[in-house]
Amino acid sequence: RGHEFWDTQPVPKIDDKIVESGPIENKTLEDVRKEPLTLPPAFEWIELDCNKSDELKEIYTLLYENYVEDDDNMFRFDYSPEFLKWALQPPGFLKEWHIGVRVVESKKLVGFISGIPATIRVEGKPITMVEINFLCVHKKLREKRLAPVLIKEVTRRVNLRNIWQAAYTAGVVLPKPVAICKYWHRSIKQQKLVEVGFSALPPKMSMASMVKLYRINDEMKHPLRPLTKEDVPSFRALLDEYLSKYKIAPEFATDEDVWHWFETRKDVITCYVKVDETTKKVTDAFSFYNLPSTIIGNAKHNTLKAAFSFYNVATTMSLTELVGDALVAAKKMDYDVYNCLDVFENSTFFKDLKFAIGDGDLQYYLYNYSTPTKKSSEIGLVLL
Ligand SMILES: COc1cccc(CC(=N)NC(=O)c2cccnc2OC2CCNCC2)c1
Repeated sequence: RGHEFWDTQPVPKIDDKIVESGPIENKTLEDVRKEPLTLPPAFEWIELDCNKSDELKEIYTLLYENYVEDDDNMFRFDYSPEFLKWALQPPGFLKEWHIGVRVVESKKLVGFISGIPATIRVEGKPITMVEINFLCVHKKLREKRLAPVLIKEVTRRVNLRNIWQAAYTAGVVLPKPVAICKYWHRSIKQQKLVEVGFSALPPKMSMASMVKLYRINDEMKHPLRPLTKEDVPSFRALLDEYLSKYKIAPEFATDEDVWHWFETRKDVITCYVKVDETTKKVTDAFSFYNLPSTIIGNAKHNTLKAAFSFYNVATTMSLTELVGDALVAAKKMDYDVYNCLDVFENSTFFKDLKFAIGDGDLQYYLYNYSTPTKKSSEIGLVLL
């Protein structure tokens, strides 16, 4: 089956050879449909208010039961309510971009899609975009063409705000990936990972020797500590300088943006920095976010505790030593595994830090913006 929906969208065709960068179509506000897309009669549009704990909980439950699973359907992402509030309410967020589909009769939430504002630099050019995430249709309503309607509706609402580009990721191949990334993981609780089927015990290796192989120190090599508000100005300068060398990367425009994304929030986001004693400036930083997964149908364990690498900058030490300290922090916080993509210069530490490759790809996409395909190592953007 072709891409019935995607072939109608301003995205490159899957086999396009792209040579220069720029918008694919240029529409104006007059071209944008003024009324919401038409849903099948049994359904209605709804805006979710993340400041209302019951509505936040509805998003949580829909994703908990129906969101992304691994290729073998052994794990399903379990984003927490407080994580979702953090992810959906950065500075400048709009509630109208937290879009749900309810059953008119029962009021049950059966679909969701979100957009948040972001400035993404593409080959050095800052573009006002939205990051699209958490597209989810209830398992019982799949194959009813609801996802294309959700995508069209969030596009319409974003266009009405005069924004014409978007960034998103997916585990599936659609027209047309701007980068195809591999994911890697580093075992922390090796025994549990084997018990739940996340890892396999190599033949002829005892569990004891495998546990020993993956042992992590209890103390960091460097004096890193949680980011404070006073660190933000120098951390923002360090981040923007570092990210500007990537072909696709966010621009954290204000200190408020940086504080939102990197203030340590328990069970959501962890950011540790090294500060130069004399200049009081941040010189190095690691960060990772908390994204557990439900373990589907395991007698002994219900949840896989996973840390996902976020943004890391090393200037007074190697990236390998920095991420090595991130592993120490993750171990201390009781994580089972540390995940990352082969973006940034991450592939330089996989071997030394004993990462193993995952069994899938994560594709990066831009909407209404064509640009030559990027290597993973040219990507400096991490979506939640
Ligand atoms: C182990 O539990 C899983 C539960 C659901 C899906 C997957 C495989 C997978 N699809 N992993 C990733 O997409 C992934 C692997 C490494 C780093 N970030 C990732 O995805 C992030 C970024 C995109 N949005 C989801 C979280 C694994």
